[in-house]
Amino acid sequence: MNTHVHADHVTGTGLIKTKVPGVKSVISKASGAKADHFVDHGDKIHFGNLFLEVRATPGHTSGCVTYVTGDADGQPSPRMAFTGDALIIRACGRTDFQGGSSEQLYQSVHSQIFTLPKDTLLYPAHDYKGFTVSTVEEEAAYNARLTKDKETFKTIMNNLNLSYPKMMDVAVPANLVCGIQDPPPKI
Ligand SMILES: N[C@@H](CCC(=O)N[C@@H](CSS)C(=O)NCC(=O)O)C(=O)O
Repeated sequence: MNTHVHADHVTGTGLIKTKVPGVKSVISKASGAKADHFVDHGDKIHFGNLFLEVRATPGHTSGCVTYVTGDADGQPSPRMAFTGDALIIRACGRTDFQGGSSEQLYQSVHSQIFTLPKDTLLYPAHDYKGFTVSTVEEEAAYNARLTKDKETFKTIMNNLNLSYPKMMDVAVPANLVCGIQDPPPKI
């Protein structure tokens, strides 16, 4: 299940599909990418006794989603949220290219992530400082960007001065798009 697609990533889904027959790739419809299965905000992906709820969290890209473990009986407690690049521990995804919007990202995190129960475990896609997991309570208190008011957040995001991602312009074969590679690569 992919949280988003970005030009500097070559998704691992294609490789997993070659190793585990029957695996289906998932991504949001809003991502514009190709996959076996497309999801929208509010959808639930069931597996075994569990499910993940899809929450649209655009802003890093317009198609970003966060996957949240369900709140029904039998679901793990505390809940877990896989935030992709929307929320990074003590930070967040950049908003300066490919459909990024700091205004949208602020709204996404505050309405879809910070409203989850405060003990919800947060697992982002990236970490640059050695962290692996946080909680809603910690990020709502200590996130260096997202605890600010919206205008301050936008100013911070406009002045990150991050370097251009190294892999951004690496050519990706046209037939490799979000886990659909036809024919499959030889491993
Ligand atoms: N130096 C890295 C790129 C780092 C980077 O831009 N990371 C992105 C997520 S991947 S698009 C990001 O949103 N970072 C936010 C931040 O505050 O660092 C490289 O060259 O690959």
